[in-house]
This record gives sequence, structure tokens and C-alpha cells, in this order.
Amino acid sequence: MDKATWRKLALERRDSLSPQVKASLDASIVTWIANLPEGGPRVEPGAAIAAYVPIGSEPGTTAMLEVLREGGFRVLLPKVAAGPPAPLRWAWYDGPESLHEGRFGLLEPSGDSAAPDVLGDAALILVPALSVDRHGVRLGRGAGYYDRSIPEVDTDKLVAVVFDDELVDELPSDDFDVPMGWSLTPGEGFRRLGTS
Ligand SMILES: Nc1nc2c(c(=O)[nH]1)N(C=O)[C@@H](CNc1ccc(C(=O)N[C@@H](CCC(=O)O)C(=O)O)cc1)CN2
Ligand SMILES: Nc1ncnc2c1ncn2[C@@H]1O[C@H](COP(=O)(O)OP(=O)(O)OP(=O)(O)O)[C@@H](O)[C@H]1O
Repeated sequence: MDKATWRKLALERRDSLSPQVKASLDASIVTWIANLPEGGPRVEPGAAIAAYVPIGSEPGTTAMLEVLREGGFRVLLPKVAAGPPAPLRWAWYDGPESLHEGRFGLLEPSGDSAAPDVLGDAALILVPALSVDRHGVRLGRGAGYYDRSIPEVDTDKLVAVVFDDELVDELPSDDFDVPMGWSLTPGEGFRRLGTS
């Protein structure tokens, strides 16, 4: 099965989740994040953590940004620039009222973008994904934004956030795919990838 077919199937499955089931799965994801670093990657108090603003059927809610802030972490969020796919820009999260709609219906911080290399300061990067496999291969939305943004980042800092049935044995991969070191799912929490 090619990436496009995997993507289509994952999106169809996500769209078929009832609002109640989705809300309960999202709440579990928020709890795992609120309990960091328990059971997950090492992060020091006050560290910068890059996250994303979940929209539509994506796993999680903005509550995960709030619990990170309440936990004393500084939160970076991606901003998509105009034009063809390019490395993501990053800005600091400053509360729900500071988010506004950007490209593709995404919610982004309204503040100025930080320096392009600010991602290097992040202790952890929560990466939105449609699926991830046990070797760390991530399936995203297909524009290559994250692959362009994180090539230099340590694998141990990269966490693909997916629903449990989206953690699979093997996905098709390309040379430019940046491997993830962890998955985060509602049922299993943080799990290391790529060790087998
Ligand atoms: N919440 C969230 N934020 C994120 C991502 C994500 O997957 N989720 N990204 C993960 O990379 C980046 C944005 N990547 C995206 C890539 C493609 C499309 C997309 O829907 N493309 C459609 C065109 C839709 C339109 O033109 O309105 C397409 O290509 O068919 C959206 C976002 C950065 N921020
Ligand atoms: N580092 C890179 N530099 C330039 N182009 C890239 C890079 N990484 C990926 N691409 C291009 O991006 C396109 C999409 O890649 P892929 O299907 O892996 O996206 P994805 O990781 O699923 O998407 P996203 O990161 O937006 O969620 C490919 O056509 C590929 O050529």
C-alpha cells in the first residue's frame, strides 16, 4: 500500500470516531502529557517543548498546550508560511486567546515567529501524524513540512502522536522521512520506537 492509500484510510478511520470516543481518547493523551516525564522521554523542568494545535479529527486538544504550560514548560507551535512547502516557522504559545486561523484552517500563535533555529532549543517535539510504525517511520499529511523542519533534530526528542490503531508494524518510507523516537497513543502512552 502506498503512502496516499495509508493516508486516506487513516483519515477515514479518524472521521468515523464518535465525538464521545474521540473526547475520551483526547483526554487520555492530555493526561499522558500532563504527567511528563513519567514513562516518557526525559525533559527537564522549564524546558521548551514544541507541540501542535490539534484540529478536526487529529489526536489531542488545546488542553495539551495548557497542561504543558501549567507544568512550567515553554511551548513552541508551528506556523506555516505562504508559498510552497518550506521549513516551518515557530512561535511561543501564549494562551488560547493568542491563537488565530492560519493556512489550511490550522490554528497558529499570532505573535512573531522566533528565530528559525529555535527548534534546536526544544527538549521534545510532539509531531502530528496519521500513522507511525514501530521502526519510527512517520506518515504525515503529505506536504513534507515536518521532514523539512526537523532533519537535524535528535530522534529521541521526536514523538509522533497517533491513535492506538495507527501505531503499525510497517509503513512505506522514503529516504527523506525523518524517523521518530517515540509514539504517544491514548491507550499506551509513550513508547520507544526503532529499538527492534
Ligand atoms: N495541527 C496540525 N498542525 C500542523 C500540521 C498538522 O498535520 N497538524 N502539519 C503537518 O505537517 C503542518 C502543516 N501541514 C499541512 C500539510 C497539508 C495540509 C493540507 O490539508 N493540504 C491539502 C490542501 C488543503 C487546502 O488547500 O486547503 C492538500 O494538500 O490536499 C495541511 C497542513 C504544520 N502544522
Ligand atoms: N527535506 C526535504 N526537502 C525537500 N523536500 C522534501 C523534504 N522532505 C520531504 N520532501 C518532499 O515533501 C513531499 C511530501 O513528503 P511526505 O509524503 O513524506 O510528507 P509527510 O511527512 O507525510 O507530510 P507532513 O510533514 O507535511 O505532515 C515529498 O514529495 C518530498 O519530496
